[in-house]
Amino acid sequence: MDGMMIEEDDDCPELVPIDAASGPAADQIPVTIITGYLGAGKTTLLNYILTEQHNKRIAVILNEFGEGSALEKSLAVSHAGELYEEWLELRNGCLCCSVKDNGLKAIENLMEKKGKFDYILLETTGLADPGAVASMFWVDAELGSDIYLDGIVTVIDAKYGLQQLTEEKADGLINEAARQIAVADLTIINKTDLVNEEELTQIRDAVRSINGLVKILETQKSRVDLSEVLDLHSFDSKDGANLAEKLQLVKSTRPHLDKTILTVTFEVAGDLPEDALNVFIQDLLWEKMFKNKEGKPMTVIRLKGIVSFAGKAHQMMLQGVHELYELNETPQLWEENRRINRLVFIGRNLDKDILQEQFISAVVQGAKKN
Ligand SMILES: Nc1nc2c(ncn2[C@@H]2O[C@H](COP(=O)(O)OP(=O)(O)OP(=O)(O)O)[C@@H](O)[C@H]2O)c(=O)[nH]1
Repeated sequence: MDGMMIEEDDDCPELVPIDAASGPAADQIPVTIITGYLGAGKTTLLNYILTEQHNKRIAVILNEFGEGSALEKSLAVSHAGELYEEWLELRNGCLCCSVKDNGLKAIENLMEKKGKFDYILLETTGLADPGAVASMFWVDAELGSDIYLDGIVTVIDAKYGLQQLTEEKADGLINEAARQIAVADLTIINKTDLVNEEELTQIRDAVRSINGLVKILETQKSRVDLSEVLDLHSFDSKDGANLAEKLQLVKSTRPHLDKTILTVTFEVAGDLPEDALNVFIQDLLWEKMFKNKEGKPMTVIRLKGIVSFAGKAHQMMLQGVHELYELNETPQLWEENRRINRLVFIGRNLDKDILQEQFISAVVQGAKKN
């Protein structure tokens, strides 16, 4: 079955199976989530985008948690004790709004201005779990037809990033800075002016050890080439061919600073039975059934893969954030006799050997038994 799988839960909003089309519909607007630890440079990045000339009509939703810039403050209008959202049109064609909550309401409100913008950037608070925000786009039936999630961008402080990543958390609690890197499609290591080459290498290695898939940019004052940040198509299968190539280059990582979050990848040749694959993923994501050598449950934050199903000429793309995942057909065809399934898991307490063994016995061999 193509489309989204989600754990049944009373708290869930109305669910719709996501269409298994290879890419978003032409009139859907991409949304990029901008996240990053407190003070990393998210607002600087968004202000830069809002004031640069780039011929793009971008709607930016600023999160006003934290100190906030002058621009942010000027936008937050208090109205009878409540904050009401006001969209401002800026000189370079951008729209801007400042919000207190997770921004979903602002997006709904923004949709009334459809036609005035082509892209949405949503900043989350420094302590938010961007995966949770991303998941909301996946399951919100109403928004799902208007917008699609293009990617998650995490801004990292070159100077304090390492310290933030190594902050000890009480047992069982996840390091937020590490989680934001784990879930990212792109990381921007910002404030490179404040570190030397050696420190920069350390933070780069730390990022890479958590997320073996993520692209890394390095900036001062969050000055990026917009084309490297927008239109990543991280969650749809439009770039299926790209993903297959990219996954080939990913390597499993070793525990580095945050000992609990890392990347595990492996490949298995041949066709996979779809049902067994679904059961395996659900056991992993929902039931947290697999444990590492210390008996700690493996928790996946991000999941990506290219898999092969019997009788399907096209490659299938597997995507997951936290407990949500989807399997979609890509436009990419398998070459004759060269069907290689590649899976990448980013998460906590992952043990490559155990995960691979479980995968082979449940999905590959399990199928042969039936
Ligand atoms: N030296 C230096 N300072 C920077 C750079 N980029 C941003 N800053 C400064 O760092 C501070 C924090 O930047 P913000 O963009 O507000 O960070 P943020 O991630 O939005 O912060 P919160 O909203 O509090 O989560 C500001 O004073 C910026 O001027 C940089 O590349 N180098």
